[in-house]
Amino acid sequence: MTATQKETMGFKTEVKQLLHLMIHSLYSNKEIFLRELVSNASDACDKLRFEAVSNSALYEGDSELAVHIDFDKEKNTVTIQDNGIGMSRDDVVNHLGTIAKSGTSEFLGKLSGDEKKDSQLIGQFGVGFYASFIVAKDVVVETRRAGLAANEAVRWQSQGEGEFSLENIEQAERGTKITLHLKDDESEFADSFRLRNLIKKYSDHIAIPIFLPQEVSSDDADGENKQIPEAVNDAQALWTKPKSDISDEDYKEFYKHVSHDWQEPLAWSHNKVEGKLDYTSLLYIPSQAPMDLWNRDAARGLKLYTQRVYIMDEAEQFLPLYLRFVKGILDSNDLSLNVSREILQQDKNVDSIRSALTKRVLDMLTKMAKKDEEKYAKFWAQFGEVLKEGPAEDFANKEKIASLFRFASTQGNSDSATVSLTDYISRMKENQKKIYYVTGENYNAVFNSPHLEFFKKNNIEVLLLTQRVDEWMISHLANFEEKTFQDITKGELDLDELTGEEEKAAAETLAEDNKSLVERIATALKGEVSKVRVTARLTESPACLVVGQNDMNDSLRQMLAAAGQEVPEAESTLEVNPNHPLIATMDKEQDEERFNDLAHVIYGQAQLAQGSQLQKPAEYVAKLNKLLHDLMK
Ligand SMILES: Nc1ncnc2c1ncn2[C@@H]1O[C@H](COP(=O)(O)OP(=O)(O)OP(=O)(O)O)[C@@H](O)[C@H]1O
Repeated sequence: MTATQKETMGFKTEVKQLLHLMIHSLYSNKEIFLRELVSNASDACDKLRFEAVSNSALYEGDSELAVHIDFDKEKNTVTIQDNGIGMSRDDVVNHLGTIAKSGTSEFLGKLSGDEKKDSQLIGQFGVGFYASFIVAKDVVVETRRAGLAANEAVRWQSQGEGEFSLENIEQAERGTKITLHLKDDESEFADSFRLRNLIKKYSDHIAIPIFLPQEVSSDDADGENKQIPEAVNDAQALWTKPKSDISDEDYKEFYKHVSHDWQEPLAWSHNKVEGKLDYTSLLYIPSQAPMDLWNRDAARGLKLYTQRVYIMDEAEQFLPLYLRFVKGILDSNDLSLNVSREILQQDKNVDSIRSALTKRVLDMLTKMAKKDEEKYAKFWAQFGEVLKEGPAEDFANKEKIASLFRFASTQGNSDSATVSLTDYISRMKENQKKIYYVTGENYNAVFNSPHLEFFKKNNIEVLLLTQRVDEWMISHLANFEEKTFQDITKGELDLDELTGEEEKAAAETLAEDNKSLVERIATALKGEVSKVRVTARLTESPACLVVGQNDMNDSLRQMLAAAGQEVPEAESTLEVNPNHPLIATMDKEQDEERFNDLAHVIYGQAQLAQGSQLQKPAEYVAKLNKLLHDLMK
C-alpha cells in the first residue's frame, strides 16, 4: 500500500470503551470540547516555539502563533486550527488512536456504570481530544508536522465508533486543523456568540491569540457583509499578569489547562520572585488524588518555561516526591532556553528553586489548615498519606511537615483524622513528656486495643495510627516540638510520668504481692513468651502482650510477614492483670495441668485481642474446649 492510499484502522480497545462512556456521561458538560481542543492547540504552539529555539527554520516564515476558530452554520461545522507543531503520520496513529496514559485499565475497572459517578472519574482522567465526539458525529483532523514536506500531511477521520481512516494529503500550512461535523442537535455551537462566550469562559488564559470571525455589518468598508477574524482573548501568559488582574475563575481554568484535570483545584499560590533568583511560579493543590498517585513512575512535576517559552512538561526536579501531587508552572529567567533534564539535575539554581517551592507549598497548606479546616480535611483525605513520606525525604522541613499531619485519637469518637500534633501537645498531662500512639490495621482494632485501658482510664490521649506508612513515618520523625513518640505496646509504662506517687506505689505493691503467680505463669509459658509481669496497662482485660522498647511492634511485624519478609525475633512480654477475676482466681488452681491450660488460653486471648494471628490455633481451641467441658461437668 502506498502512503497516499486511504487506510482504515481500529481504535485500541480502551479508546472504544472510553469514547462510549465519555459521550454518555459527559453529555451534560458537552461544551468543554472546545476548551480541550484549544488547550491542545496551545500546547502544540508551545512545542513548536520550543523546538524553534534550536531550529528556527521550523517557523517556515510564520512565527505568529495563533489558534483560529471558525464555523459554518449551513454545513453545521466548527473548525479549530493552529499553526503549532502539527503531527506526522506516526504521531497521529499514536496519539489519536490510543490512550497512552498510565492507569487506563485500572481506571476502566473502577467505573461503576453510574453516570454521575463515572463522569467525575472521567473528569479526573482527562479525555482531551476525544471530547470532540460528545458534540460531533464526524471529526476530521488535517495536520502537517513542522519541517515535513507539504505532501507529508495527513488526514484522520472518524465517527468515533471504533474505527478511523488515515490518508496522506497535501497541506501547505503546518499545524493542525480539526473540523467537527456537529451532530444535528448540536448546531448551537456553529454560532459566533456561543463560541465567543465559550472561549471567554474557558480559554481566556491561553497565551496565544484565539481568533474568531466577527460579523462586519454590510454598510462597512466596501459595502459587503464580511467576517473578519478578531482575537477574543487577551493572549498574555496568565502568570505574567499582576495578581490583581486575575480572577479566581481565570486561575481555575488555567489549572485545568496545565493539569488536564477537570475538577477545580483546592488552592493555589502565585508568586513572582526577583533578586538572586528570578522566576514566577503558580502552584496548585488538586482537589482529588490522581489514580496513579501511588505509581512511582507516574508522570509528575511542573510545566517548565524559561522566559515564557515552554520547555517541558513534568519537570520533576522542582519539587520533592512527597509533594508529587502539586501541579502548576514554573517560569524561570535564569535557566537557559536549551536546558535539558540532564542539565536540570546538575544546576544549583534548581536546588534553590526547589527549596523555595517546597516551602511555598508547605506554607500554602499551613495556611489552608489554619483558615479553612473543612478544606484542609479534604486535602488530608486525598493526600495525607503521601505527605507522610515527607519526614523521611525532607529532614530539614520535618517539623513543618509534621505540623500538617492529622490523626484519629482516643479523644475523638470517630475514625476521622482531625487531631494535629500541636493539638495533642496542648492537651498533654502536666508531667507527660511523650506523645503516645498505637498502630494497627484499622480504627476499630486499635480503638479497642486492651493496651489503651490505662490511658482511657487516666484520660491520657493516644493517637490511633492506621495507615501503613505511619510506623515508618514515626521512625523518621522521632520527635515533634522536642517530644518523643512512644508506642504504647512497647516496653514498660513510665508511671513516673503518667501517674502520681500513690498509684505508682500501689502498682509496686500489686507486683510484689503477685510475684509467685507471675512465676507460675512464666513457667507454664516457657519458650512461648520471653517474660511475664504484672501489668500497669490493663484495667479490664486479663492480659496483654508487649514487645521490647526497641523491637518492632506487632502490626509492623504482621505487615512485613505478610509481605514475605523475614521478621526478626522480638522480646515478647505477657502482662497480666491480677485485678481481673480470672487472674485473681487462677493462683488458687492446684491442678498444674489445668493451670497450664489456663495460662495458654490467657496467652492466646492476649494475641487475639491485639488482632494477631494465634500461633497455635488448634492447641488453643483444644485447651479452651477442655476447660469448657470441665466447667459443664
Ligand atoms: N492540535 C494539536 N497539534 C498537535 N498535536 C496534537 C494536537 N491535538 C492533540 N495532539 C496530540 O495528541 C495527543 C493526545 O491528545 P489528547 O488531548 O487526547 O491528550 P493530552 O492533551 O495528552 O492530555 P489530555 O487528555 O489530558 O488533554 C497530545 O498529547 C498531542 O501529542
